[in-house]
Amino acid sequence: MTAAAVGLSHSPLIGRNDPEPEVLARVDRAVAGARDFVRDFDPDLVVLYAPDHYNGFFYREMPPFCLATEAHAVGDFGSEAGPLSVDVDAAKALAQGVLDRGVDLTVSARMTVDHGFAQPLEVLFGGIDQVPVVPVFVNGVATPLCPVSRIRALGTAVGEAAAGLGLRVLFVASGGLSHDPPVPVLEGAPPPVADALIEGRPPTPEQRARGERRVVQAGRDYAAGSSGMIPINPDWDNRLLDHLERGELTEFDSWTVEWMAKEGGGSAHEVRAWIAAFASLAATGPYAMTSRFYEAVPAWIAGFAVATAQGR
Ligand SMILES: O=C(O)CCc1cccc(O)c1O
Ligand SMILES: [Fe+2]
Repeated sequence: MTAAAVGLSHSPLIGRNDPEPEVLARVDRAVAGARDFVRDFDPDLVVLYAPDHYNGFFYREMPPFCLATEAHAVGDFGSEAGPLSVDVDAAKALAQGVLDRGVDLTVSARMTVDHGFAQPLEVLFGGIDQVPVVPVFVNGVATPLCPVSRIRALGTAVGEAAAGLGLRVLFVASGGLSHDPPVPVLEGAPPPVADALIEGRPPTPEQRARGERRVVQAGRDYAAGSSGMIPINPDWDNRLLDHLERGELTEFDSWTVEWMAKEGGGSAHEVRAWIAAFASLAATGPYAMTSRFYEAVPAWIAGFAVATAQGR
């Protein structure tokens, strides 16, 4: 089988709260490189690992990860709304393959997703309905979180199952790396906030606009250094990328939730998507990282990374 992977940070603030033009130019070059890589690889199927930001998954029941056989994007922060072009047959085959390998996968027959899924599809493929995709939600914010070893097991099982499909499969990771955006936390939340996080009633347009303004302001504060948020941690981010580049994926098994949050902020757990995607690629055979870009972009509240990897 032929397989490849792309890791791509996302941020809802791209285009709304941009950094200096030189930073933007460097990021644009890296993203263009990933786009070329994807075009050259020409996948039959994309397996997309991404988190959610309380648009699709809530505490009424919060799985550690979930594979979709149908998915709809909400269109938050100006991202594309509507159905994703899910490859239903591939999704079902992967779900069964993962369960057969002893990983207790949750399956959604109608997943709601946000910019975490929509943005990489728009950036890499020009839209959310342009390529056959299997969306896999990986919880990256809502504690309690499972051990990272289980995310690696998920990625491995998906990769092994994908190898049986006889397709050119691209594993894409959306998110991370270190960042500490103002995502609400259930523990200690005032009752209306807790209720919203549990119930998941769709916000009114006014509520959504207010939440989005809050995140944009947080990006301005983060860039100005005037916030209580945990700073972006380039050393930690590059350590993660080093392990991914060297194929040292078992290293992540010792990364604890508490340590990751301390080093990389409350949303650093989004790197779980990266660990899953690279574990999937590794499960198909040896790989080489073919490009690697990193830049801390406080205006986007993102330790922003772009990496490509190719099975050998
Ligand atoms: O709360 C939200 O909907 C978005 C939060 C958010 C902000 C900046 C970078 C991110 O990666 C992120 O997830
Ligand atoms: Fe995110």
